Amino acid sequence: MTFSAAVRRFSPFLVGQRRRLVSASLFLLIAAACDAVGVFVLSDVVDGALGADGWSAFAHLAAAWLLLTAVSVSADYVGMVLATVASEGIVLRLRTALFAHVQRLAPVSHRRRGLGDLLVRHSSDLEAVEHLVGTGLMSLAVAVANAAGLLIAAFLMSPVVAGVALAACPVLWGVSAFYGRRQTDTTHEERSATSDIADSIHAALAAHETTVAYNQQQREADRLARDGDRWAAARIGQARIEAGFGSVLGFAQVCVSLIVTLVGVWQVRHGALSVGQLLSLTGYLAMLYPKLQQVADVRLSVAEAAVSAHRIAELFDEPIHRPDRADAQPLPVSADGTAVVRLTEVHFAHAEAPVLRGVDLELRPGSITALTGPSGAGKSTLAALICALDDPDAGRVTINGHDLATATGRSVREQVTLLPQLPHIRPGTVAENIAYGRPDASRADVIAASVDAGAHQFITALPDGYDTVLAGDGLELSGGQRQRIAMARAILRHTPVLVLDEPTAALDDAAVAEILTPLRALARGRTTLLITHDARVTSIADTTVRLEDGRIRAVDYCAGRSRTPSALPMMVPR
Ligand SMILES: Nc1ncnc2c1ncn2[C@@H]1O[C@H](COP(=O)(O)OP(=O)(O)OP(=O)(O)O)[C@@H](O)[C@H]1O
Repeated sequence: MTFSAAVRRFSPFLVGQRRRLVSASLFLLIAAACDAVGVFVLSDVVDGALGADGWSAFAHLAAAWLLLTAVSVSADYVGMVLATVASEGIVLRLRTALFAHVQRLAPVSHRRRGLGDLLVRHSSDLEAVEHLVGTGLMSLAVAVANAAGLLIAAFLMSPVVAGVALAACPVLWGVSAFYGRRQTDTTHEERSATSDIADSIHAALAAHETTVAYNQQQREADRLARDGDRWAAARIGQARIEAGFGSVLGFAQVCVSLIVTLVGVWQVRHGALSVGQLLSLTGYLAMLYPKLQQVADVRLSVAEAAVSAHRIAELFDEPIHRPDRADAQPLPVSADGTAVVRLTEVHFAHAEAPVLRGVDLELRPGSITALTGPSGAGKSTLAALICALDDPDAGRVTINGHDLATATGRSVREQVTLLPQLPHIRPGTVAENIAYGRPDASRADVIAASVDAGAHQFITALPDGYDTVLAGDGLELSGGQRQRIAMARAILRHTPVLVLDEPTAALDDAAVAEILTPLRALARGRTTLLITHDARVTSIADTTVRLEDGRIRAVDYCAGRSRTPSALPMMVPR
């Protein structure tokens, strides 16, 4: 991505900070102007002190110089603070927008990129982009204006000496272009290695138990070391380029200073310049070169930041998953709070591989329908359609007759609760975890849901009860306990439709026995789809249907269930 393309793409994120950036630039320019005038005064200070009425002239000029310096450092302070506030504001805005977009991508696309890579893009890449379009650009403008001011002042003093100093500028620009191109390549490699390191650490630690159980710690360490080697090589490459560039600039500066001194001394000898002016000129040059170097350095940092800008733009360009249609409406809520879910001739393919090939199924309020079928039959895919996480390729999924494809995804999920296969525990207290789906729930609501989920007893036995802080994934709890916390979270949402995906998959007989009652409580009065392979849990279902070859193949109305006929689901098996 080129510099101008990056600026065009990301400049909207400067909104709200532009005024601050302009003010910061003005303050920094005031500081720079004071420095420039200060050097001018220096020439008079020296010439004054060497002149006839020596010390009184010196005192006045020295006071003026001190005043200028005080203004300069104050303006510099305000400018720097303003620039930092603006910079952090831009980073925050960019990160918020990027994260909001990433949250709307398909989960499979998160996994494909790797969570480590996403972390790096949300942190260092994002800061580099801010530098490119925000403070970096501002510093460039200030450095250019500053260098121009110094050059003008030097010209006023001695056009010949300033001309000599200026002659070096095109050379500097050419050298920085050469190093900038090389920097782009090494930065690509460095960014990609940084992402791989984060991914390796995440993958190894997320599956720590498996790593240890399979004795693969060394392999994980070797993988990280390989990524680390790549990163180190890329960083060394970058350091070589930066150091090489710095050395060339440093050498050039000494050469130009020597020539300038030669020309300056020659001018002093011929009376075209005073000693004070020569001192000031060398002072200007001492200030000018760091500024020119800063301008030239921007070529390098732009090259680096452009790589990051490309990586961020790549994420923003990824299409969001199941966007709401332009004419999407909120899904109406029925007066009695119940929901009839119906799938009619539903077809769905993942990456053009057909999974559902004409599913007909009706789920009625107050009934539990167990959905079984071989692994890979499409049970979770069907659940995703009911949660409006996907739309069918053909056919309709409706709730109380309203097509979910025409409803906003958010409003559908206000009426449907999914209890996923693996109960997800977030870092935070037990109460916060339970209230995750309804953050405004009172403590009494949380406790009531926990009682229904059969979780209250073990929670109150924890060191701090509901305020016990759980680490990410809740590994300090048993599988059954995690599952019951997830159930309490689902109960608390009070939605008319409930989709339970393999709620007993990882549980032993004792744990299954413990959660059957809470499961019944959870399903009470709701329209429930229970995806399971587990014969221990189908006993609580009113009906069991089997999904095979993309269709509902068999229906079994479970005997002995005390349901009214109207509560029983209707299927059209093929
Ligand atoms: N995001 C995806 N992209 C491509 N193919 C997918 C995706 N998700 C699922 N599939 C494929 O779709 C098919 C159905 O998957 P699904 O997870 O719905 O099956 P399932 O019946 O729930 O399986 P299990 O009982 O093992 O959980 C499988 O062949 C799976 O490989």
